[in-house]
Amino acid sequence: MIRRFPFVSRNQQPLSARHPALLQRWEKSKISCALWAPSSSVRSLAASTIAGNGSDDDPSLSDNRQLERVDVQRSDGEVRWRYYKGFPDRHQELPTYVRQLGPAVLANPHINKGTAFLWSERERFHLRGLLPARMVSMEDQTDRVVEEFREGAWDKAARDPNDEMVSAGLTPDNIRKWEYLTGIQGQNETLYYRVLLDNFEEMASVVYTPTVGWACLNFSRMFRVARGMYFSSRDKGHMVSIAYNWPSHEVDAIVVTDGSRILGLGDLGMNGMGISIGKLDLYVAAAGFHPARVLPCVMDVGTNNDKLLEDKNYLGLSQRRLEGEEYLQVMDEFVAAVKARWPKVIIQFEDFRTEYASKLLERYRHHHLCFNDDIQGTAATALAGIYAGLAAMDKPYSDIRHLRFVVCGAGSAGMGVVLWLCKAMERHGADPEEAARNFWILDADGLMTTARGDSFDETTRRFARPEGGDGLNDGANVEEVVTKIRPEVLLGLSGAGRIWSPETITALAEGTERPLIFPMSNPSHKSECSAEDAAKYAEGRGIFASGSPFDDVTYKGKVLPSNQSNNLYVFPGLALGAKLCQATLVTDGMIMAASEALASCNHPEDLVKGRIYPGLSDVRSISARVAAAVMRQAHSEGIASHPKAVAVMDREARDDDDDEQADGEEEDDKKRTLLERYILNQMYYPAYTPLAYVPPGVLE
Ligand SMILES: NC(=O)C1=CN([C@@H]2O[C@H](COP(=O)(O)OP(=O)(O)OC[C@H]3O[C@@H](n4cnc5c(N)ncnc54)[C@H](O)[C@@H]3O)[C@@H](O)[C@H]2O)C=CC1
Ligand SMILES: CC(=O)C(=O)O
Ligand SMILES: [Mg+2]
Repeated sequence: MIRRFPFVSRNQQPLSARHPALLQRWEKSKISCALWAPSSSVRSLAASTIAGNGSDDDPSLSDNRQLERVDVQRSDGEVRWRYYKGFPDRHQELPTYVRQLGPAVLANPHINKGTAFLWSERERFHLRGLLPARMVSMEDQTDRVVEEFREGAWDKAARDPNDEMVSAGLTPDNIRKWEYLTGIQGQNETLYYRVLLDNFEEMASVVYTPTVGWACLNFSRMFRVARGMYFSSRDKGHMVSIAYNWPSHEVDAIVVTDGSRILGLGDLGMNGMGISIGKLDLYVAAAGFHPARVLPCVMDVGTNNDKLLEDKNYLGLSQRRLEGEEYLQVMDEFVAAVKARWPKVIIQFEDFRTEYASKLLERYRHHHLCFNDDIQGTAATALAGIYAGLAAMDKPYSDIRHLRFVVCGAGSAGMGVVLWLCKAMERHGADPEEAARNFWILDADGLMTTARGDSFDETTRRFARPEGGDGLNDGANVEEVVTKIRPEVLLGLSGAGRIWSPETITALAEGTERPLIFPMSNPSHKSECSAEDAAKYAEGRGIFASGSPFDDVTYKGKVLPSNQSNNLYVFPGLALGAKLCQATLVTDGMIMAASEALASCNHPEDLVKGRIYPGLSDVRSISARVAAAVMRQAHSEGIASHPKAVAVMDREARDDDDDEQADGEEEDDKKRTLLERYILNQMYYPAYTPLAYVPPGVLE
């Protein structure tokens, strides 16, 4: 039973003192009122009144507010009472004139309290889900502001030898740029997205990896304007109604993370919200989703990161992660809630730790429109890079079945890529056993062999190498494996940083003319090797593709391209294609189509130079190509249902798209298929629209 004492306010008088009758009524009715214990005199009066009325019961709280116990002294004994930590000294009653609800309250500077909104206020003003779960006091808020005022985040990072990203090379200037762009995004989304679209190649590394990694690490500290929705395990049983707190009736895409494995940075809990925001920025800029129709989400089920649990600025739930059935139930409720409100929404699962990533994907992919970016998006991207690498060597895609791969990392991303490459080999005629024999997979304990017995899960078992085979035992390190096997491809999805020594890269290059070197871990300092090292130790012969961007390298006077093998090439187009044709599911066929479409985006003259992923300056064309392939595949599988999109695809299939190309069209446009032009036309373009009638001619 919650006991909240009806003290009031403005003249610092307890209501009970002036209106004993009211107090009695309250006692009888058990009406809940806001507790206020603003000053010691009032607190002691409260205490005596409570005690006097025989109410010195320990007011146990059935809700989950973070309270701090306060001992209130009375002359004849001690009475315990509780009040909110940091509750303001001068109580301001909830302004009854407030008629706004939800985001309007957060956007109203007169009444906004941000993370200091009490649970009851969040409930009453429809704010649940719009703020991180942790309630902080105004004192904590002011401390954070003053800290930030005295020492800006990027300034501090620059000086902090313990800031892992800055010490690994992320420049404070990038952080400044991130803060600046985020500020614009909070004020004017049209401007923000125009700037991002027009300068995508330059700015992707700021709003996305690597800088977004830093933004996630510091998300709570930098928290200013709430974006997206914050579901937490505390919301169990209420998620559908909380979904209705979001102002938009139309949401096309959701990116959700539980923050358990953000890039290669580990468990960042609620701070993982930064990655959902960053990914959806790319949905808008790269694929033309409307910014008002995308929804970044975090599912806060706690964190196992001790540093965060001890951090007073951390805004997520200060508890260890939910596990097992309890966790799955919360995720089920989240999916059901967002699907109930937005039945056609596509859900992208992002940065879930391996333990749950595939489990969740299997749980939902057969019934809901969803995909896992780290498993499926990464796999499609890596395969496209391998195909393009073969093309760069003037070899057919079918040669993939003759390539040998050493892969560091057996998590959801690593195994997702391996399974996908196997699938591609099977498409080109290899049988599953033969395909699996092309892989040597290492995890944190080194080469995985049959010596590990039953410790493998279903997926990895078939890839365990025979113990002692090729002269390699279980646990062999990457250098030994590469030296013995001499593979054509070295892939890294370990998140372990620079684990490929010069000797490893040299051994790789000794075995093959053009080694494919793919250190795909993020952010930059988690990459298994740098572009410079790859160039130097492979003597400029390798084709390099990393997860986060590296500058091109000049080696002996020759410019070697540094490709970026990142799922950003796939997820925007994949989601766009699925949305535009209103597919019911995301199938393997659609993902394979995305891979092949991406590989086809390269120009032959770039391939020759070793540029195996297309430049990002015209990222929308890439997304349109990927989306078109995804739509055609969905249509061929009979799961595309949008009438207009289906009509365009049917028309395209009848091969009568010539008449669509008007004279004087851009040269680029002529090269596009009818469906690609249709897709580009559907994209949101960030430009100001008149908000009031302007008579013709007046504007000038
Ligand atoms: N480029 C891209 O588009 C993408 C990159 N990634 C990156 O892949 C990395 C891994 O992601 P997950 O699989 O989800 O993580 P995870 O933590 O589940 O898996 C990491 C795997 O690497 C292994 N590992 C750790 N240290 C190792 C070492 N020294 N040598 C060999 N293996 C080692 C672990 O045993 C585990 O199997 C992250 O850094 C992430 O940023 C993930 C998705 C997309
Ligand atoms: C790129 C990405 O999704 C990751 O590193 O997790
Ligand atoms: Mg990811």
